[in-house]
Amino acid sequence: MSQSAPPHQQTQSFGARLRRAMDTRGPLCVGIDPHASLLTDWGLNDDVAGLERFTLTVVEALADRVAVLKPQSAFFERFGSRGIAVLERAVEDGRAAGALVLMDAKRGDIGSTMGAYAATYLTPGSPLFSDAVTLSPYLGFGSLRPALDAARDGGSGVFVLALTSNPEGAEVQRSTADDGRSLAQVMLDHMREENAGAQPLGSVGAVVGATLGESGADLDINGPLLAPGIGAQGAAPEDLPRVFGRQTGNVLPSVSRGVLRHGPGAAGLREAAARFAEASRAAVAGAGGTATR
Ligand SMILES: O=c1ccn([C@@H]2O[C@H](COP(=O)(O)O)[C@@H](O)[C@H]2O)c(=O)[nH]1
Repeated sequence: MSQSAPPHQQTQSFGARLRRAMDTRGPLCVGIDPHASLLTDWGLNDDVAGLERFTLTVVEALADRVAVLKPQSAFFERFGSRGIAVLERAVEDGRAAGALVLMDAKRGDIGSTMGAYAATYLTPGSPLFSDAVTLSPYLGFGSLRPALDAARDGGSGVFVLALTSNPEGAEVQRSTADDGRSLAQVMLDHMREENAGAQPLGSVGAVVGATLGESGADLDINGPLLAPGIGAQGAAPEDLPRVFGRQTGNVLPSVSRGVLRHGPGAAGLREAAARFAEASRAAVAGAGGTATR
């Protein structure tokens, strides 16, 4: 007798769902970052109504075509509970229209508090339940255990900061551990262990900035590599092979302002996203296609 999955449970791992989404829709994550300046540029007020209009416009324009939407939680939190309500709607509508939703919240805390974050973002049935969430491992990778377990149990994923796109990140992430590895490499090695044996792709991803130039790190973690920094921060899809080398096929390039500045019309947003997706696909193909182990 076949058993059906319990309500809300994903039947496939996040890594498998992401692989399929990138292959069918193109390797692109579009960030939903409602900066006050963007609201103004779109002719909207910097208030909850403006936030809602901006967010729903992006979701309606893109959720049926891009692989991943990444709401940046900070821009919603600044409006308090009514901003969080808009965020909940973005997650629900985005997922319903077929996009995977990655919550960019960069949570990190002691393990017992991580349990609460896991309940918020990674436990099916929670109002902010997302396909994946960003996490900071710099309280120690082991402190992420409740989130790693919840992601595995719920069929969702996590993206763990390794080498971030901002220049300030290096003073922490490039510093060396007792055994000579960089802290970023220590974290990447933990991620590889978490993803061991996963097919076609693990569900524990790393955040590695597209702005870095040659990363100098071993990025072979058998998991997705979220690459922010394209567009407003100066990187381009053409830079990906130099940063990611043989792992370019597992890269999920991420663009926020580079797409959002083409609103408020749906056509402008769609054309910008399509251009980034096509350029990213070409960069992956030029680097040898999807990475396999
Ligand atoms: O290393 C990192 C990690 C996360 N981000 C986030 O991505 C977007 C980038 O927005 P752009 O407008 O495309 O610059 C933003 O939400 C950051 O918080 C990152 O930039 N770098």
